[in-house]
Amino acid sequence: MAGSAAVAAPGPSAPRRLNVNVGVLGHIDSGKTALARALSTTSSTAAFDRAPQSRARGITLDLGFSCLRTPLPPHLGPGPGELQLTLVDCPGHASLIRTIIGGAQIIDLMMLVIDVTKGMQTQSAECLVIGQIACQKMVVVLNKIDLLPEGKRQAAIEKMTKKMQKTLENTKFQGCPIAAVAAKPGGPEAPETVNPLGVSELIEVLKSQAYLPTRDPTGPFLMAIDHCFSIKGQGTVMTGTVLSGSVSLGDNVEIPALKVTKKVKSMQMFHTPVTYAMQGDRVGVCVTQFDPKLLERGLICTPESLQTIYAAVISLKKIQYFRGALQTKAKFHITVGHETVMGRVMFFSPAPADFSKEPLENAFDFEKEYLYQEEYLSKGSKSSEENKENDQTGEGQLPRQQWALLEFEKPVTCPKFCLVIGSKLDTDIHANTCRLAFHGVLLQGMEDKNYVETFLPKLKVYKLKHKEGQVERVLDDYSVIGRSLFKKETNIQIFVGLKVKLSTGEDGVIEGGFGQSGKFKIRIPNGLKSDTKVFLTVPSKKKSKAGKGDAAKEDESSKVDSAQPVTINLLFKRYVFDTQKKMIQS
Ligand SMILES: Nc1nc2c(ncn2[C@@H]2O[C@H](COP(=O)(O)OP(=O)(O)OP(=O)(O)O)[C@@H](O)[C@H]2O)c(=O)[nH]1
Ligand SMILES: [Mg+2]
Repeated sequence: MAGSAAVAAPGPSAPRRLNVNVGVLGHIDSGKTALARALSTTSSTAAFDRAPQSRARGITLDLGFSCLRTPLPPHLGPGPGELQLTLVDCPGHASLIRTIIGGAQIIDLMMLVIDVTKGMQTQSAECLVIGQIACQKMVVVLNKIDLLPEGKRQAAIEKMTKKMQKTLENTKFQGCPIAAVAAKPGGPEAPETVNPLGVSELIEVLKSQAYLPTRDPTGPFLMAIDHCFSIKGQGTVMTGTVLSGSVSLGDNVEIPALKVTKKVKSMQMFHTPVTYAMQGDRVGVCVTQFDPKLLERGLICTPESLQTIYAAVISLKKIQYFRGALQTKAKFHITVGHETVMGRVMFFSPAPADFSKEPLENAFDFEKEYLYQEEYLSKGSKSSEENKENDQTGEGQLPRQQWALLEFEKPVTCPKFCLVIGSKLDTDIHANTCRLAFHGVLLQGMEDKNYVETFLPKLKVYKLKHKEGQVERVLDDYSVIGRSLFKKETNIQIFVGLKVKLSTGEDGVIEGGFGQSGKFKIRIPNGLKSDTKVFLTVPSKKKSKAGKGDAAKEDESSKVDSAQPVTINLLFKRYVFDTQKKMIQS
């Protein structure tokens, strides 16, 4: 998360200046760009819908940056000062969700723009999900109130406000402010002179919601660049938000996407030269001999502080609005920090003994063992139902933390512990469904291309295997012959020495094959119980009695025989990444 409220390094008497990044998110055509335009008094270096394709299609294709300045509200500190709200206008089109996720990661306060005549729409819901993952605070803006008939306007706004409050009830934005505006009354054809409605009230709401997030200058420097241009005689300026750490004049910064490193020649905040900037600051960084055309958006950082990874272990949570199951081996679009790639997932949970352990934040314990899951465990997932059966408490308790191994189709460059979002972007965008499937934190990246050999064997994820067979007959007091545990072609030799348990309670050890048809001999070190022996010899008695024509007895004993054969249970663990596929019993 970015913390981008920024106090420009002031001189002793300089007024305090604070920057807060405000995201403008919502469904396509809800009026985000119109709203950003109405809100901003000063346009920043990046304009609205700059791309020619964007203007031609009337939709926003990229993040737009603009800003407005107002006096510093009292809750942000004493004395005269200035609050700069940097508006980050996100696109609304479903296909641009990657850009929206990137935008959301640099904002402090989110505006969710809703077309008041339509209410929540598919991408409004997706934006709400992204906001819950990446943003601290939100303001809902009901736009286009000019389209409501004047006599019924107030009632309609109140109705929609109630509806939105209900929608937000179970989110972290419960009770957030809801404002009603018309950013562009009359729509596209209306003359520019028509004044927007409710915008000055909205500015007051934004001011009241602005806050100073925690700012931490430690750790590597990372900055999200949103604009890059050259100034004659000076060099190339990259503007953006410092996401972590700090930067000083003369520092080397790396542009990882281009694999080049440049020295910081000068810096500016609020049009004022500075020598230092830290997490949360909005700053322009000037370097020399760098063609601005090479970088439009992207990251710059302390040299070699980012990792380029082929796979990762993340801790994750399912997004509750995602309808499908999260299955191991499925492919997702995976946004790692500011990049999106295709990747395959494998889910795993704590081993049963650790199920209710306290979640570990920002760390992964390679000493621990983990249980492989075919599917992320959630209420109603197939494996959680199975889990319920095995669970002594019978409650089908869900673990407090779950993880996934991600294997990317191509390597991604990202900071440590960055945000990860998995989505199914190939879903039909007209299907009214949430495409965002899970979110989490990157705990361990694998930078080695050969991670399958070098790294994965360290990951102790195991499958519990259960095989079941039947006792065919008793050999003597200390051994029985079993069947149906192995296929005929199985090499029983590799199972020799493994422990089994009979359904009658005895422990046994597999001693070896018996005959040619997959049968095998089990030694019972403590001997068979007398009950078991009786039980296992009933069928032969049955035969002799049947021979005497005792029909009633035959019936009874064959019932016993077919209802409860003595079963043999073989349980062992196998580590998913053990190349030798060893079977392990405790
Ligand atoms: N009547 C009316 N029309 C509006 C208002 N605000 C925006 N519009 C119109 O709605 C259409 C969409 O506005 P934009 O601001 O481009 O919407 P957007 O949310 O930025 O769209 P994308 O960025 O493509 O998702 C345009 O034709 C606007 O003129 C409003 O308050 N009233
Ligand atoms: Mg727009």
